[in-house]
Amino acid sequence: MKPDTKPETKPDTTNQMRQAIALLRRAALPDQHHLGWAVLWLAAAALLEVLGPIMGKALIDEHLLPHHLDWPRMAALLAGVVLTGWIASGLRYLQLVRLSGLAMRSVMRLREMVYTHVLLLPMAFFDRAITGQLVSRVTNDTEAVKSLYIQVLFVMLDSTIVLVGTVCAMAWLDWRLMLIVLALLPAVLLIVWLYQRWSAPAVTRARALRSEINGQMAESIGGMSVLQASNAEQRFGRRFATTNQDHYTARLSELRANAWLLRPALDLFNIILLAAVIFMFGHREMTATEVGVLYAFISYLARVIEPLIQITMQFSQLQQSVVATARVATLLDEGAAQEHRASGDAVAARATAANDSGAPAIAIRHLNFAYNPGQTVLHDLSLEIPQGDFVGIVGHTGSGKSTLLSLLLRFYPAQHGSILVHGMPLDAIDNERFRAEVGLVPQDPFLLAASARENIDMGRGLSQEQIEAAARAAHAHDFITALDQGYDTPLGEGGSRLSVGQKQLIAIARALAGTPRILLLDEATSHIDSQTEQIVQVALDELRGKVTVIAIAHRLSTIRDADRIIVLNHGRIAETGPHEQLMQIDGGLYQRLYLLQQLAA
Ligand SMILES: Nc1ncnc2c1ncn2[C@@H]1O[C@H](COP(=O)(O)OP(=O)(O)OP(=O)(O)O)[C@@H](O)[C@H]1O
Repeated sequence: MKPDTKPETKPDTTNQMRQAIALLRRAALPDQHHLGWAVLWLAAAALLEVLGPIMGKALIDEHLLPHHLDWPRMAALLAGVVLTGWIASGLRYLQLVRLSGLAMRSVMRLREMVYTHVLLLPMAFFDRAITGQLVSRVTNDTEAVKSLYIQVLFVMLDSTIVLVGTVCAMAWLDWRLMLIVLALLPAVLLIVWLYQRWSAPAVTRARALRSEINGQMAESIGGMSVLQASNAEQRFGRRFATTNQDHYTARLSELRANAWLLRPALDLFNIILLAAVIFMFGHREMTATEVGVLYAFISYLARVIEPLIQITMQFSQLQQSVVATARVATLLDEGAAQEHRASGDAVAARATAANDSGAPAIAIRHLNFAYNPGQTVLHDLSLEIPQGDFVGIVGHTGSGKSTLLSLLLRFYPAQHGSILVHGMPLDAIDNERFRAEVGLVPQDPFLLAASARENIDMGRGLSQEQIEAAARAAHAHDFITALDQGYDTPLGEGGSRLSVGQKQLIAIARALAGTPRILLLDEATSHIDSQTEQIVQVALDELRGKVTVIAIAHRLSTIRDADRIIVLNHGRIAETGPHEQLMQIDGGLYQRLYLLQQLAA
């Protein structure tokens, strides 16, 4: 999905409509039977509505004009005129309730679909996506789908049924008059077409700008400290005001199209129709029986005009909803990350066999990678990491350390070359097994606004013993138990109740709780003080020989004791070996980095 930074993008309305309808059908599938019943009852309501004027005509023509006062029949006809309208309204209301329920359930399904889909999207997608806009997709756009259901399924359906029923009744009463009414209908289509042409770009633009507003809001809140510290409030305020103003202008032109074209044109059309019918009657020799027909026709005119007004008035909302639904559909079409669904058991068996045969934990062969074509970040990388080793990766900023880690984590597919984990090609391992084998401690520990327990568990359903064991291994147990509710203490948004070091220890506990055989640390000690770093160091030392640890580190003291240190330089391995060996290379990259850090300390 392209980030919506260009609200001006010209919409492909037909395609959007197709996408929207397909999505509506998909989300409403389990409620199909409700749809069938609603159509049936709406047809019954339309039939009743059409019957009313026919009974009125009978009352006038057969009783009132000829003074044929058959009271019981007259009372029955009068009751029919009143009751048919009343029952039709009741039936319609019940169908509205039924379809609203269907709409809400469909929106619920759709939200779940979108959310679970987003969770599976490849990392490359998030490089381009804007958080606020994605959130808007899951909340606002799916909500807009609800109005699409109500409009399409209720107003449109109901109005169409009433329209068809009324036209049939008119034809039965006087087909020539009906033809005159029908002949004027293309004028309505013209009005709707003009309206659409005028308002569609404004509708699309308004929607995109609303998404942009959400995006700016989320971005500003997320980076509030930086924003305030750089005195950027006014600049951001102005940027927001411009977007907001654009949104207002877009909404205004949409409203103008409605107020200046749609409504006046339809009202005029109503008057023309009435005039045409009265004119036709005026030119005829009015017989007694035709008074009833005139009454019925005038009653039916309202029933032709009203559904048409309803249908056309819904177009603005309909367009918005179609655009929103199409955007949700586009997001759902976005390719999910490559599914790795090889049979878990088979892979486990092979992995265990490889393990027994002493295959390296990680073997990388001739790996090349570029985020963007032509800008290679990793060049022909080859290395082997034996099981249980502790390997440090160092290098200057932008040398490709995090990229290498991302490839090991399968966030991006390797473009050339191969990566083997315990002897298995990376993409042949099923997801569940892979995530269990490989743990990650990221640079910025991401904590949920939940308890310490939930943050370590991360929905894996681990037992208290497993959670505690992981916390102990990460040296986090002591400070967690010192919290007022121990493992059940809510940690606040982003773990705001903890220090950065403590958050890092929770992140390590979380990674260890999965008992991974490979642990990846992405500058996990960069934000913590020396004391906490020592605790992490001890925790890592305890894993030695049991877990293969690959740690990216800017602070070289963290990886000084590593079995091997890999020095990256512009995406290539420049040096490799243990600390002492690398320090022997006079003028070597590692030696210079180390000495610089010693000086700085
Ligand atoms: N998502 C991305 N899209 C495009 N280019 C990227 C992306 N992530 C990183 N790069 C580029 O790839 C190169 C290597 O970046 P990487 O983050 O791997 O470096 P690093 O060694 O981890 O740096 P640091 O120590 O600063 O974290 C850089 O030139 C960076 O601009």
